[in-house]
Amino acid sequence: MSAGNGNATNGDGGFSFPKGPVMPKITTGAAKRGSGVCHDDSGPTVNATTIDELHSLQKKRSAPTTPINQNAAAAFAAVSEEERQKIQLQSISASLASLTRESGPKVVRGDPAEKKTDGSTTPAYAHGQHHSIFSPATGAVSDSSLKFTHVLYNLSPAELYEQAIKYEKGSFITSNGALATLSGAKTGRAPRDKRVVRDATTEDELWWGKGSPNIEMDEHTFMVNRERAVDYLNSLEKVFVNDQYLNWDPENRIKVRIVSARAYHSLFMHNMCIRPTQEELESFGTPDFTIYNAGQFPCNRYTHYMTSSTSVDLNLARREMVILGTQYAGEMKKGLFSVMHYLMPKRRILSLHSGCNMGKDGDVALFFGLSGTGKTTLSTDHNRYLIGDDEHCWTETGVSNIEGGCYAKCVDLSREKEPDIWNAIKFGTVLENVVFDEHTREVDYSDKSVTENTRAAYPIEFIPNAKIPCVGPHPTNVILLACDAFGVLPPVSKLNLAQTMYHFISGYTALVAGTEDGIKEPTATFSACFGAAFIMLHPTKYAAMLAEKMKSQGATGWLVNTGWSGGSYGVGNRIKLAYTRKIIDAIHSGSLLKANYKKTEIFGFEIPTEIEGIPSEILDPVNSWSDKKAHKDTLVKLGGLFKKNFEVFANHKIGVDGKLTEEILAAGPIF
Ligand SMILES: Nc1ncnc2c1ncn2[C@@H]1O[C@H](COP(=O)(O)OP(=O)(O)O)[C@@H](O)[C@H]1O
Ligand SMILES: C=C(OP(=O)(O)O)C(=O)O
Ligand SMILES: [Ca+2]
Ligand SMILES: [Mn+2]
Repeated sequence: MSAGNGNATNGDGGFSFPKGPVMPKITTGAAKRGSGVCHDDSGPTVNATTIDELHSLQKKRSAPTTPINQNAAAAFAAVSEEERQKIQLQSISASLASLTRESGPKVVRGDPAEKKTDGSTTPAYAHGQHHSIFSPATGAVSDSSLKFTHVLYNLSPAELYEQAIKYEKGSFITSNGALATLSGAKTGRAPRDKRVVRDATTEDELWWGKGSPNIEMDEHTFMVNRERAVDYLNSLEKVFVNDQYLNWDPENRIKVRIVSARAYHSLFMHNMCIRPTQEELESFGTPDFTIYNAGQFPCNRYTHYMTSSTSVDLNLARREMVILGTQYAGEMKKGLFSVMHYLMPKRRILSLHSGCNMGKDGDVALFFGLSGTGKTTLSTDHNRYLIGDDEHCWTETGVSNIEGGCYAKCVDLSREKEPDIWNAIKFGTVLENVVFDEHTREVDYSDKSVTENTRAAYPIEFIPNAKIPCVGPHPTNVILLACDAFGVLPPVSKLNLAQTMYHFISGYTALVAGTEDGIKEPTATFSACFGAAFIMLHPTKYAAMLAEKMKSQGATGWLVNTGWSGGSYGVGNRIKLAYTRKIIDAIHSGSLLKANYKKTEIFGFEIPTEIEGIPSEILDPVNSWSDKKAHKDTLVKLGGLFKKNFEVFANHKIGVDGKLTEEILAAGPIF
């Protein structure tokens, strides 16, 4: 209490600083008790007689939440804590049950390494007494039915840190408090290894064939891979289970369960999905969707449809996903996003690969763009409320974030340019594949030794101006981001609706492949709806919904080039982030809408002649290129690439009479 606090004369236990230069006089507890005998000046002794007792004192168990009394959850109100845990275990056991064997491992709660108070490490179940044991089915005795699988259920970040650091190679605490991890051989998604079960329903509903991300697999092969993943997970001493939510719109919330082998994966999803409250968890029930993430355990290449040892398999009918042979955590996040791209349009809700933020006056902006174009960077804006950085839904009433966290790129991250993201990297954040000082554990964000795709995954509330709940009204501005390494797209263009649709369907960006051996040619990427890897239906389905929503809300479309200016990659430079932010500010404030515009050749963009805080000459790329002929040639070349890419969409009708299709086709480059 006040012992050791030199100015403790107030005697109320409150803390106060010693006044003046006088050194505080140390009063010991013993002296205060006035024993008068000076043989022991220590405090009271510890309330334990053994070291185990001492350790058990250290950990306090939080009281269970009071039973929920709402009508819907009335059945739960009567359920005891013990009963609740049993129901939870039964549900997890059902998730992990083998579909081909009568019996499987018994599922028990808790860490197998947890020391019991009697000093043993063998859990009480060895004597058949443990109340948490749940055996899915009885049958012929096999080694698998004699085994126990421990479930580490919805652990806290602190517990997951300990698990990762103790058991997972390459896990360290960095000086900012984040958990640094390695994702192994894969440091990005593997879209070529993604498979979707083609059955009677999905055959008609989904987009298959050229350009589609949906590479088919049959139901049986899915079950083979599912069993492989489940068997692998059950063969482990322990698995991690996360029960969480997707979508902040309460009417369209989805319950997801993620079963994984690594604490890294569990913490990643803890951060990225919406975290249930203790009460919500108690009545969680059966998940709507389950991921089996076997991580490093490969698929069997003799299995039909497998072309590598990595397989990410989606079965919409079973509402399950299986991950084999990759530990890249982004597969889970983006896999669930694919599921939302299927489920939401069925409810006439548009799913969007976009960032989203809101101004003080309630004006909402969407930021579409492929990886690396600036969705996360630009939606994280100190002057606006962050709704989300990557995945959203647009309903009849407004927008909602699908996720509960952000996944920011860390390459060359700086405190000055991106202060909010910098500060979000702290205790609880997962830092993937970054390099740090061996001793100080200070992260070097410029070091790309492991990969260029270094990442930070943090809960959205780590951003100070996050809008919780992450929902907002209808968007005012729809900003399409392209990182144009050719350097011919203007820094900003105002688009009419048909142009917005043309560029949304095109989904263009041009990143530079590699930087090691000097200059590399930029390569154009076209990815329909700025996220072809995740859409499940034909792009025109999403485009038609976007057109309808933008039209009825009177939203304005913009195309912002966050890429090169003054020449292509190698000659020009990437547009300063500070300039792009000024452009975005002018869009948000409404001032850009009132600017003077001129029309560009070939693409027919409306470009502003002036924006406050930006050198006017960069607004029209032709001015910033010293070689005018090279500029024209590059512009024509890019226009040609757009035209060629769009050919496949020319026969698809959008709108009731297909009139919009004509308009959209006419909104592309003309030369
Ligand atoms: N002018 C610019 N506008 C946006 N981002 C820029 C700009 N210049 C450099 N960058 C960098 O480009 C990257 C954009 O990535 P990010 O925001 O994560 O994209 P996304 O979320 O769309 O995948 C960040 O590392 C950011 O610092
Ligand atoms: C995580 C991803 O998203 P982004 O790069 O758009 O942030 C991804 O595409 O794997
Ligand atoms: Ca993305
Ligand atoms: Mn992002």
